Amino acid sequence: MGMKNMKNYNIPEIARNVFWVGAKDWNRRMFDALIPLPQGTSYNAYLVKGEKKTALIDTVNPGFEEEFEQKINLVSDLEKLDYLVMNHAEPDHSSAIRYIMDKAPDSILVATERGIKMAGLYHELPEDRIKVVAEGDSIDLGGKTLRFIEAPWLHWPETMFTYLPEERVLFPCDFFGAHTAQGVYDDDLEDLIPLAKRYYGEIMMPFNKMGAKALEKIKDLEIDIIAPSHGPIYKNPERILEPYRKWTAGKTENKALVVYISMWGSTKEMVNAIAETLLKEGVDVRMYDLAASDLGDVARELVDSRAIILGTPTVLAGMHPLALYGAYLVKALKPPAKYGVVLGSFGWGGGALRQAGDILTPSSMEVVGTHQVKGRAKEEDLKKIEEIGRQLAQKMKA
Ligand SMILES: Cc1cc2nc3c(=O)[nH]c(=O)nc-3n(C[C@H](O)[C@H](O)[C@H](O)COP(=O)(O)O)c2cc1C
Repeated sequence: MGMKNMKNYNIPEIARNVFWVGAKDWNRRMFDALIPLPQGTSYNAYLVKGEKKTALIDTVNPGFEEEFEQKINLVSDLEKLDYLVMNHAEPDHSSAIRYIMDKAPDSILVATERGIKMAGLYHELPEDRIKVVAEGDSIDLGGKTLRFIEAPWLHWPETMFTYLPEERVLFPCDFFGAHTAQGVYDDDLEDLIPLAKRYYGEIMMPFNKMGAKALEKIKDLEIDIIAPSHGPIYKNPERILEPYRKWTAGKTENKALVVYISMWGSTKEMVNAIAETLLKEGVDVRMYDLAASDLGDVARELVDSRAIILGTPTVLAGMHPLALYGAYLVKALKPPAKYGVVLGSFGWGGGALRQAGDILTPSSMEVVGTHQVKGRAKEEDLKKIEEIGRQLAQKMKA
């Protein structure tokens, strides 16, 4: 096999003859050049050994190919691999396709038509070694069957799930994922669901409806294990299915998310005034200064906040650039929030509120109130903001 320096690796057998052969990226701190990763991430790939054939489900991020190869060889023989199933074409799961298929000369790439097209944009695929599968197709490995479930737009157009009925394992790729390198199984992490929620907000929330469809499709499957492509493996599937049902349905809590920027404290005073009012009215408030916050936390709160309050001063006749960034992200992530409020301070001509309005409309959010002040808020301004806060709290309760 020409194996050099065979290392010692933990390769958990997650079900009978099903092995996790992925990689842990303990210290990665950024994903997609956008999303902070407080706990790193993992690229999960799985080897399924049937009595006759062996299949690999997904691959790993660039830089982990050798480790991946060694892990496969510790439990099997890569050279004799029969199938490489690609659930998703994003490079963190598909970039090692060529590497693997070069080492496994008889292996066949298994993906949907859309998957092949998408992967072809990024990788040179061996054209004569491709098997296109569609909804309901399956591959028999001998005592183990891989059944394919098309689950598009989670979060790229080509995504699919693979199901192994004999062991009742679902391989949903990014769906049900969480960015963390910590833990192997869901029981290992007490903070797993908040991490999964953060991931959901960042990656899946814009596709809520497709997520709900996918849940509907798998609702009658018998599932003992959910083995996603990032983060721990669920031995307790209900632990993630239950929140996913709520998140995909866009079910919100009596919770207001306040995101703001303030250079000299005037806007901060305004958002504090509404936050205190909302708290008094029994609304749960989550407050983030965009200059000092992790966007993943904001994304997590967006998943089930009923209201969003944006605070921004005017800078050069528009919003503060960080508030602009925040507002753009809020719009792009399509959170289920029903109500919005915009507050801000300006020094002379203003412009931030107008720009916030342009960015946030059209959106499904009802703007309950806006208020801007020249300089610092006066007593009457604070009264007005409290009034907006009370109105908002009333609407949120209804
Ligand atoms: C770099 C910079 C650019 C600004 N540009 C504008 C502007 O174009 N129009 C305006 O009305 N005020 C402008 N201002 C004034 C601020 O909007 C004003 O000081 C406001 O009260 C700041 O609110 P804050 O205390 O929440 O940061 C600018 C201030 C700074 C520091």
